[in-house]
Amino acid sequence: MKAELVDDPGTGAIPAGPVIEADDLRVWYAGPTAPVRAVDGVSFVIRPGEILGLVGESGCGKSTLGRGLLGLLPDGSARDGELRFRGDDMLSLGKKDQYALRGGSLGMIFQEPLTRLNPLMRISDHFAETLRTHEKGISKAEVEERSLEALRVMGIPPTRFRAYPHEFSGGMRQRLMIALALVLRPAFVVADEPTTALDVLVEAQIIRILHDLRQTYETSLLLITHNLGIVAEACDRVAVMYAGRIVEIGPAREVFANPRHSYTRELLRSTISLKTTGLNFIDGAPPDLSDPPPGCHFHPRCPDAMKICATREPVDRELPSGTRVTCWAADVRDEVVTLTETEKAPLPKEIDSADEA
Ligand SMILES: Nc1ncnc2c1ncn2[C@@H]1O[C@H](COP(=O)(O)OP(=O)(O)OP(=O)(O)O)[C@@H](O)[C@H]1O
Repeated sequence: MKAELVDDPGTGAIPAGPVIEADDLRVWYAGPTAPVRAVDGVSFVIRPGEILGLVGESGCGKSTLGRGLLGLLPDGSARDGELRFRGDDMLSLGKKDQYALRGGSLGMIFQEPLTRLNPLMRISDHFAETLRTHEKGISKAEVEERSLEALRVMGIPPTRFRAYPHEFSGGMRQRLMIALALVLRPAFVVADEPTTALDVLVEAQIIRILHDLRQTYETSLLLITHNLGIVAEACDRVAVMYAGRIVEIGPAREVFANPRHSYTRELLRSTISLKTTGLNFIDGAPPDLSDPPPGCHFHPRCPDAMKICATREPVDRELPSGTRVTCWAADVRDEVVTLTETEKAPLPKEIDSADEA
């Protein structure tokens, strides 16, 4: 079913509903023995102008999900399930149509700007090439006007328009990359660890810029990061990913103040902050995604694991706050399930004995 349409004199009719809708979306890579199920059935929406943070340990599938949403996956990978952009089915689009959407309506901000900028091209030429590729017939005057506007929003003075990439600091280069992604006024952008290579002050500046973007461009953003502080500061909602699945998703403040999934709680505990007195970490490591554990994928590492967690997948549950959680222990805590004594018996810790062996 198509989303409701509203008039937009500039770009034609655009849907008023979510920008991105993923329903049981799966992405897998061909592995040596079995497929690597990097995204294993995730469902969520991103609304216009919204910033959704995506967090989780390394190897949980965050980058794969971000790239999968844009159709930027390597050969040997595949997508399944449902994915709609402004109401249109993305998974049925051919490669050519996907390419046409990318850059124009969909954008990506990468971690390493220097590898994406051509050292022999002036910044003005990068903008001209980007705009002319996606907006055929755009005039020279408009190229300049749009480029300078994007630079202004990123806090880069117009006097630097004709400079070369190496003449900029790391933070400025990252802002240039963002400007290049936004000059096309995309409806949706994936930013994959956009500040990892930067120092903390520059990082704070970039996050502020990303946070303010929606006022200027109404762009929706999926912000992938290891830094939970960034999410707390810049994101409206947060999705917590573990072993290819979204285990908790909800308003960022609510999830941080009152984490429901045991994994979210442990992830927050293992974060270093000014208030941290001891260093916590989660025992073990995320599973091999070509052979994840049955039931809840987190059960071998979960301090709250019960017998049922090892055999039956927990079911998604939506709370009145809008948070969605998939966790047997949370269901028991909230008294929304009644388990038998056997089902709720604590699970013996296999991981500890394996570690000690
Ligand atoms: N091109 C690929 N071919 C095969 N497997 C891959 C490929 N890219 C990623 N993977 C596997 O998919 C899983 C998820 O990787 P992904 O990079 O999406 O995780 P991530 O959460 O973004 O990690 P990080 O935070 O370290 O970037 C991992 O097991 C990884 O080894």
